[in-house]
Amino acid sequence: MNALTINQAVKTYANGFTALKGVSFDVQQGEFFALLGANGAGKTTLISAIAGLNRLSSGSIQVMGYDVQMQSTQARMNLGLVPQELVFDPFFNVRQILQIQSGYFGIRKNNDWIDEMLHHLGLTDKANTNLRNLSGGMKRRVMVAQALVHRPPLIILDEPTAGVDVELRHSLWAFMQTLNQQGHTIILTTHYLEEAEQYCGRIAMLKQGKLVALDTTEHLLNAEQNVRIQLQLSDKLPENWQIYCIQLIESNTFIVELKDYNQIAELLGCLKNARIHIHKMHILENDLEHIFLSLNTEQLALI
Ligand SMILES: Nc1ncnc2c1ncn2[C@@H]1O[C@H](COP(=O)(O)OP(=O)(O)OP(=O)(O)O)[C@@H](O)[C@H]1O
Repeated sequence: MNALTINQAVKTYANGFTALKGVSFDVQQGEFFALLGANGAGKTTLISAIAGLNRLSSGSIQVMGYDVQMQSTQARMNLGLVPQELVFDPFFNVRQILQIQSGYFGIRKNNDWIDEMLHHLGLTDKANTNLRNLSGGMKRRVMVAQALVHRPPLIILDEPTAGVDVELRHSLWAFMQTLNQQGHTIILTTHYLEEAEQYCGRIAMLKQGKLVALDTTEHLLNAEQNVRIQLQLSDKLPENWQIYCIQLIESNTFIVELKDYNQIAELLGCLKNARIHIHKMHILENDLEHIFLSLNTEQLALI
């Protein structure tokens, strides 16, 4: 059984705008998975549909085998969602909020797990503090704990590290890794591509409501054959090489994109013949940001 199955998800809002145009993918149990996309790509729309907060126009979604529309209670019990925006109740302290949330899921004695979560999220000394007296970053930690009170097998974090300090980012990822090792499936959206690169085994990219890439992080990073080199020269690039220049950093410093590593020898030979001196040169590693940008600028489809 998959942790998540999305089958031809289409969502047209009341104003006629179609935010999801037939998205399908599965996430296996135990995966650490990233859903990426530029602003407006449809990530939040998809996550809301997974959580049963909005209804798809067509298609279906299952969480741990339960259909989010037909078996909404079971699907909800199996899902922990950390939403993007901060929503909090100013009348309770941290422990009370978590106890109330446990009650929604029918769990009466949850203090051991609550203490463990508070510890992992660096909130132990805030347990008795009222929510309204916590900083934004602290409130976000409470929201993470709230989403996890029922130890859901599938955990979805929508932009969990947006606007949070480095310390929380580290403790949050360490906690998510621990949960993942214990068998929880983790799906996240993030604008920090290096986080997806570092933690996620597989990545889906959405663009204007469509899936444009779905692969292991390793494959995505290796799929790109082009080689980017940053050069600082004593003069301008010879004319016949200027088509390879993709970015001008300053007058004689730029990035060229070559077809493969063998082309480097050709370039070096040409520079030598033209008596152009190389001050600095380094090969740029492929990273998700580069792939993400090329997917979002060109009509490059990997699948
Ligand atoms: N209630 C709504 N009615 C009409 N259009 C909407 C509604 N909610 C979202 N949209 C549109 O659907 C598209 C996808 O929005 P969505 O919030 O899912 O994107 P996103 O990928 O989560 O973006 P972000 O990274 O900015 O959160 C956007 O063009 C948005 O304007």
